[in-house]
Amino acid sequence: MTARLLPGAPAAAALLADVAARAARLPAPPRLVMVRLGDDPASVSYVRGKDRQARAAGLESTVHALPEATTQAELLALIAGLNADPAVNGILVQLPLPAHVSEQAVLHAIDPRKDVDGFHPVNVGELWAGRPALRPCTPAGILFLLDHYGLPVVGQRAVVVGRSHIVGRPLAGLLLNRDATVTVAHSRTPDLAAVTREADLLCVAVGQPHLITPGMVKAGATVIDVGINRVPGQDGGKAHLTGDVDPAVAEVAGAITPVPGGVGPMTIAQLLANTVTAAEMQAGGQGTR
Ligand SMILES: Nc1nc(=O)c2c([nH]1)NC[C@@H]1CN(c3ccc(C(=O)N[C@@H](CCC(=O)O)C(=O)O)cc3)C=[N+]21
Repeated sequence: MTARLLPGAPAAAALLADVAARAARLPAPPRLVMVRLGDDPASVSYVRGKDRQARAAGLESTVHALPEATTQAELLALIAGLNADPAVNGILVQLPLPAHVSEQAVLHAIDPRKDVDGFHPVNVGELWAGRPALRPCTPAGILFLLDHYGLPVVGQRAVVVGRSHIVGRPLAGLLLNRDATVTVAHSRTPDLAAVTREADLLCVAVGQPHLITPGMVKAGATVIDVGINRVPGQDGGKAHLTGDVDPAVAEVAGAITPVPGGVGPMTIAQLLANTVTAAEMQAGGQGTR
């Protein structure tokens, strides 16, 4: 048997339709401001994609493309201005930042109510307390995708491989808030295969091409592949993207997300959803669970 494929595009389209409808109910279109430093090609391309999709969903979007040499003080001054500007609903500083800028200092400086990445410690705390707030985009997008395809979460044995602040940790928190039984595995987990084979819902976010092989997956499990690995083409061929999950896992799993075209599109759609949520909160609403 081969697994049901879970493409991100239809789920992202459903989320974006909701984003557009909610945006239209607000007194003014929500405004997202993105900041990036330097010219890392992946960052340039991601920010361009987010900007384009924001406009397509009826949001307003501004990009501050600053030189690599921008100082931390200059960046913090820009953020302070955006925090104080009532016309700005969401702020995203594209990561990674150059080595001379402290990621922690920058993420702590963003007003938690405008923190559409959900990375501010206030929002991290609210997530683990199970209270409504802004949630990190990739984990929240994964939950939306599971719901979109009618895949159960409550009571499932969920294993998250990876403990990053951007994906693994917050995804574990969201799954726990939804009443899954959650295990977080990582690079120091002995006998990883024994742990992953327990999973009804296996989520992998480590950045290692094809780490998860068919023997590590329970028959019929749902597999969420968050890995985006750029692998060079063979014999001068084109580079391509591949996930953390060996494609042969599709012979064992019940359902699996593709890479590219799985979790990635959900991340962007969720960023725009968070921007609308931020605007709603600033107009007196509650945030999301
Ligand atoms: N402050 C901040 N917030 C982020 O959310 C953030 C960030 N910094 N820095 C970098 C990572 C990475 N990220 C992705 C978003 C969409 C795709 C995506 O749409 N990927 C496509 C493929 C895109 C391609 O071809 O490269 C896909 O999976 O189908 C990928 C990666 C957001 N990030």
